[in-house]
Amino acid sequence: MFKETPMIALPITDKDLENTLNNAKLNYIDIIELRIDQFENKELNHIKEVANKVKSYDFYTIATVRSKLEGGSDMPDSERLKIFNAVIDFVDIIDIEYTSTNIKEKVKEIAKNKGKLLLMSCHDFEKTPSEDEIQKLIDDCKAQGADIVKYAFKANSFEDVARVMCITNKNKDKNIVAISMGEIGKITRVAGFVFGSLITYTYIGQSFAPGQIEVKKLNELIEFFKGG
Ligand SMILES: O=C1C[C@@](O)(C(=O)O)C[C@@H](O)[C@@H]1O
Repeated sequence: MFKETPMIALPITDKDLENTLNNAKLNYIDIIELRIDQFENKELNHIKEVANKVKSYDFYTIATVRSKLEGGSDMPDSERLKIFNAVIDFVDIIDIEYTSTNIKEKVKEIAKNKGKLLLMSCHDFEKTPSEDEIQKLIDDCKAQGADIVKYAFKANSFEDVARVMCITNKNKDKNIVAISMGEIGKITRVAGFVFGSLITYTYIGQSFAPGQIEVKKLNELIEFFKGG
Protein backbone atom coordinates (compact mmCIF):
# COMPACT_ATOMS: atom_id res chain seq x y z
CA MET A 1 0.00 0.00 0.00
CA PHE A 2 2.72 2.45 0.89
CA LYS A 3 3.88 4.27 -2.19
CA GLU A 4 6.81 6.62 -1.75
CA THR A 5 6.60 8.06 1.79
CA PRO A 6 5.37 10.21 3.31
CA MET A 7 1.81 9.54 2.36
CA ILE A 8 -0.33 12.58 3.21
CA ALA A 9 -3.49 11.90 5.19
CA LEU A 10 -6.41 14.32 5.54
CA PRO A 11 -8.75 13.85 8.53
CA ILE A 12 -12.32 14.77 7.50
CA THR A 13 -15.81 14.85 8.97
CA ASP A 14 -19.12 14.57 7.08
CA LYS A 15 -19.38 18.34 6.63
CA ASP A 16 -19.11 19.78 3.10
CA LEU A 17 -18.00 16.34 1.84
CA GLU A 18 -17.86 16.75 -1.95
CA ASN A 19 -16.04 20.08 -1.74
CA THR A 20 -13.55 18.62 0.75
CA LEU A 21 -12.90 15.56 -1.42
CA ASN A 22 -12.45 17.65 -4.58
CA ASN A 23 -10.03 19.89 -2.66
CA ALA A 24 -8.18 16.82 -1.40
CA LYS A 25 -7.72 15.56 -4.95
CA LEU A 26 -6.37 18.94 -6.06
CA ASN A 27 -3.88 19.00 -3.15
CA TYR A 28 -2.23 15.59 -3.63
CA ILE A 29 -3.84 13.92 -0.62
CA ASP A 30 -3.17 10.16 -0.57
CA ILE A 31 -5.29 9.03 2.38
CA ILE A 32 -8.60 10.24 3.78
CA GLU A 33 -9.08 9.65 7.49
CA LEU A 34 -12.75 9.47 8.41
CA ARG A 35 -12.90 11.10 11.84
CA ILE A 36 -16.25 9.50 12.49
CA ASP A 37 -16.17 10.57 16.13
CA GLN A 38 -16.48 14.16 14.84
CA PHE A 39 -19.29 13.51 12.34
CA GLU A 40 -22.41 15.65 12.74
CA ASN A 41 -24.58 12.66 11.81
CA LYS A 42 -23.47 9.34 13.35
CA GLU A 43 -26.32 7.22 11.93
CA LEU A 44 -24.77 4.01 10.54
CA ASN A 45 -26.31 4.33 7.08
CA HIS A 46 -25.05 7.91 6.78
CA ILE A 47 -21.54 6.87 7.86
CA LYS A 48 -21.58 4.07 5.25
CA GLU A 49 -22.69 6.54 2.57
CA VAL A 50 -19.83 8.88 3.46
CA ALA A 51 -17.28 6.04 3.44
CA ASN A 52 -18.61 4.81 0.09
CA LYS A 53 -18.37 8.32 -1.36
CA VAL A 54 -14.74 8.64 -0.25
CA LYS A 55 -14.00 5.24 -1.78
CA SER A 56 -15.54 6.40 -5.08
CA TYR A 57 -12.86 9.12 -5.18
CA ASP A 58 -10.23 6.35 -5.10
CA PHE A 59 -8.50 7.48 -1.88
CA TYR A 60 -6.95 5.08 0.60
CA THR A 61 -9.27 5.38 3.60
CA ILE A 62 -8.75 5.09 7.36
CA ALA A 63 -11.74 4.68 9.68
CA THR A 64 -11.17 6.36 13.05
CA VAL A 65 -13.68 6.57 15.89
CA ARG A 66 -11.37 8.25 18.39
CA SER A 67 -11.93 7.40 22.04
CA LYS A 68 -12.72 10.18 24.52
CA LEU A 69 -9.60 9.19 26.45
CA GLU A 70 -7.44 10.07 23.44
CA GLY A 71 -9.12 13.22 22.25
CA GLY A 72 -12.31 11.93 20.60
CA SER A 73 -15.98 12.18 21.46
CA ASP A 74 -17.80 10.46 24.32
CA MET A 75 -19.19 7.34 22.60
CA PRO A 76 -19.82 3.89 24.15
CA ASP A 77 -17.40 1.18 22.99
CA SER A 78 -20.40 -0.86 21.77
CA GLU A 79 -21.34 2.00 19.42
CA ARG A 80 -17.77 2.30 18.18
CA LEU A 81 -17.74 -1.43 17.35
CA LYS A 82 -21.01 -1.12 15.40
CA ILE A 83 -19.47 1.67 13.34
CA PHE A 84 -16.31 -0.31 12.56
CA ASN A 85 -18.47 -3.27 11.48
CA ALA A 86 -20.56 -0.96 9.26
CA VAL A 87 -17.67 0.71 7.42
CA ILE A 88 -15.12 -2.10 7.16
CA ASP A 89 -16.03 -2.93 3.55
CA PHE A 90 -15.42 0.67 2.46
CA VAL A 91 -12.06 1.36 4.13
CA ASP A 92 -8.48 0.09 3.89
CA ILE A 93 -7.29 0.69 7.46
CA ILE A 94 -8.93 0.78 10.89
CA ASP A 95 -7.37 3.00 13.55
CA ILE A 96 -7.86 1.71 17.11
CA GLU A 97 -6.17 3.08 20.19
CA TYR A 98 -3.68 0.96 22.14
CA THR A 99 -5.58 2.04 25.25
CA SER A 100 -8.99 0.84 23.93
CA THR A 101 -8.47 -2.43 25.77
CA ASN A 102 -12.19 -3.39 25.88
CA ILE A 103 -12.59 -3.55 22.10
CA LYS A 104 -9.20 -3.64 20.38
CA GLU A 105 -9.21 -7.47 20.05
CA LYS A 106 -12.67 -7.36 18.45
CA VAL A 107 -11.59 -4.51 16.18
CA LYS A 108 -8.55 -6.54 15.15
CA GLU A 109 -10.88 -9.43 14.20
CA ILE A 110 -13.11 -7.09 12.17
CA ALA A 111 -10.08 -5.83 10.23
CA LYS A 112 -8.27 -9.14 9.78
CA ASN A 113 -11.44 -11.05 8.75
CA LYS A 114 -11.82 -8.62 5.84
CA GLY A 115 -8.14 -8.42 4.95
CA LYS A 116 -7.84 -4.80 6.07
CA LEU A 117 -4.89 -3.18 7.87
CA LEU A 118 -4.96 -2.60 11.62
CA LEU A 119 -3.39 0.67 12.74
CA MET A 120 -2.86 0.77 16.50
CA SER A 121 -2.45 4.33 17.79
CA CYS A 122 -1.44 6.16 20.93
CA HIS A 123 -1.88 9.87 21.69
CA ASP A 124 -0.63 12.00 24.58
CA PHE A 125 -1.66 15.66 24.33
CA GLU A 126 0.37 16.63 27.43
CA LYS A 127 3.84 15.10 27.08
CA THR A 128 6.24 12.77 25.24
CA PRO A 129 7.02 9.43 26.97
CA SER A 130 10.53 8.11 27.55
CA GLU A 131 12.40 6.13 24.89
CA ASP A 132 11.77 2.88 26.82
CA GLU A 133 8.03 3.61 27.08
CA ILE A 134 7.79 4.31 23.35
CA GLN A 135 9.76 1.15 22.50
CA LYS A 136 7.43 -0.86 24.77
CA LEU A 137 4.42 0.66 23.02
CA ILE A 138 5.81 -0.33 19.61
CA ASP A 139 6.64 -3.87 20.76
CA ASP A 140 3.24 -4.34 22.44
CA CYS A 141 1.32 -3.06 19.40
CA LYS A 142 3.23 -5.37 17.05
CA ALA A 143 2.74 -8.31 19.44
CA GLN A 144 -1.01 -7.52 19.46
CA GLY A 145 -1.20 -7.74 15.67
CA ALA A 146 -0.87 -4.12 14.55
CA ASP A 147 0.15 -3.76 10.90
CA ILE A 148 0.94 -0.08 11.53
CA VAL A 149 1.91 1.58 14.84
CA LYS A 150 1.13 5.28 15.23
CA TYR A 151 2.08 7.55 18.09
CA ALA A 152 1.37 11.26 18.41
CA PHE A 153 2.88 12.89 21.47
CA LYS A 154 2.94 16.53 22.59
CA ALA A 155 6.48 17.91 22.27
CA ASN A 156 7.46 20.28 25.08
CA SER A 157 11.08 20.56 23.97
CA PHE A 158 13.24 19.86 20.93
CA GLU A 159 14.70 16.98 22.95
CA ASP A 160 11.22 15.42 22.91
CA VAL A 161 11.17 15.78 19.11
CA ALA A 162 14.64 14.27 18.72
CA ARG A 163 13.71 11.34 20.99
CA VAL A 164 10.58 10.52 18.95
CA MET A 165 12.45 10.72 15.66
CA CYS A 166 15.39 8.62 16.90
CA ILE A 167 13.19 5.82 18.27
CA THR A 168 11.22 5.90 15.02
CA ASN A 169 14.42 5.58 13.03
CA LYS A 170 15.45 2.57 15.14
CA ASN A 171 12.10 0.92 14.29
CA LYS A 172 11.77 2.01 10.67
CA ASP A 173 11.16 -1.57 9.48
CA LYS A 174 7.97 -1.87 11.57
CA ASN A 175 5.53 0.41 9.68
CA ILE A 176 5.58 3.36 12.08
CA VAL A 177 3.71 6.66 11.93
CA ALA A 178 5.31 9.17 14.30
CA ILE A 179 4.17 12.69 15.14
CA SER A 180 5.36 15.23 17.68
CA MET A 181 2.32 17.41 18.28
CA GLY A 182 2.37 21.13 18.99
CA GLU A 183 4.34 24.06 17.60
CA ILE A 184 7.71 22.55 18.57
CA GLY A 185 6.78 19.28 16.89
CA LYS A 186 5.85 20.73 13.47
CA ILE A 187 9.17 19.61 11.95
CA THR A 188 8.12 15.96 12.33
CA ARG A 189 5.12 16.55 10.09
CA VAL A 190 7.51 17.44 7.25
CA ALA A 191 10.71 15.55 7.99
CA GLY A 192 9.28 12.51 9.79
CA PHE A 193 9.65 10.49 6.58
CA VAL A 194 13.43 10.89 6.81
CA PHE A 195 13.27 8.83 10.03
CA GLY A 196 10.85 6.25 8.59
CA SER A 197 7.45 7.68 9.46
CA LEU A 198 5.02 6.47 6.75
CA ILE A 199 2.18 9.00 6.99
CA THR A 200 1.82 12.68 7.85
CA TYR A 201 -1.53 14.30 8.69
CA THR A 202 -2.56 17.67 7.32
CA TYR A 203 -5.63 19.89 7.18
CA ILE A 204 -7.75 21.88 4.72
CA GLY A 205 -9.79 24.50 6.52
CA GLN A 206 -10.22 22.69 9.86
CA SER A 207 -7.20 21.45 11.84
CA PHE A 208 -7.65 18.30 13.94
CA ALA A 209 -4.58 18.43 16.15
CA PRO A 210 -1.97 20.82 17.54
CA GLY A 211 0.78 21.65 15.05
CA GLN A 212 -0.84 20.35 11.87
CA ILE A 213 0.42 22.17 8.76
CA GLU A 214 -2.07 23.36 6.09
CA VAL A 215 -1.90 21.14 3.00
CA LYS A 216 -0.47 23.63 0.49
CA LYS A 217 2.35 24.64 2.86
CA LEU A 218 2.97 21.00 3.77
CA ASN A 219 3.27 19.92 0.13
CA GLU A 220 5.66 22.80 -0.49
CA LEU A 221 7.85 21.94 2.51
CA ILE A 222 7.93 18.20 1.78
CA GLU A 223 8.95 18.87 -1.82
CA PHE A 224 11.63 21.29 -0.62
CA PHE A 225 13.11 18.85 1.89
CA LYS A 226 12.88 15.92 -0.53
CA GLY A 227 15.02 17.96 -2.88
CA GLY A 228 12.13 18.52 -5.26
O1 LIG B 1 -3.70 10.26 15.20
C1 LIG B 1 -3.85 11.16 14.41
C2 LIG B 1 -2.84 12.23 14.21
C3 LIG B 1 -3.42 13.57 14.56
O2 LIG B 1 -3.72 13.60 15.95
C4 LIG B 1 -2.37 14.64 14.28
O3 LIG B 1 -1.64 14.98 15.23
O4 LIG B 1 -2.30 15.10 13.13
C5 LIG B 1 -4.70 13.81 13.77
C6 LIG B 1 -5.74 12.70 14.01
O5 LIG B 1 -6.89 12.91 13.24
C7 LIG B 1 -5.13 11.36 13.68
O6 LIG B 1 -6.07 10.31 14.00
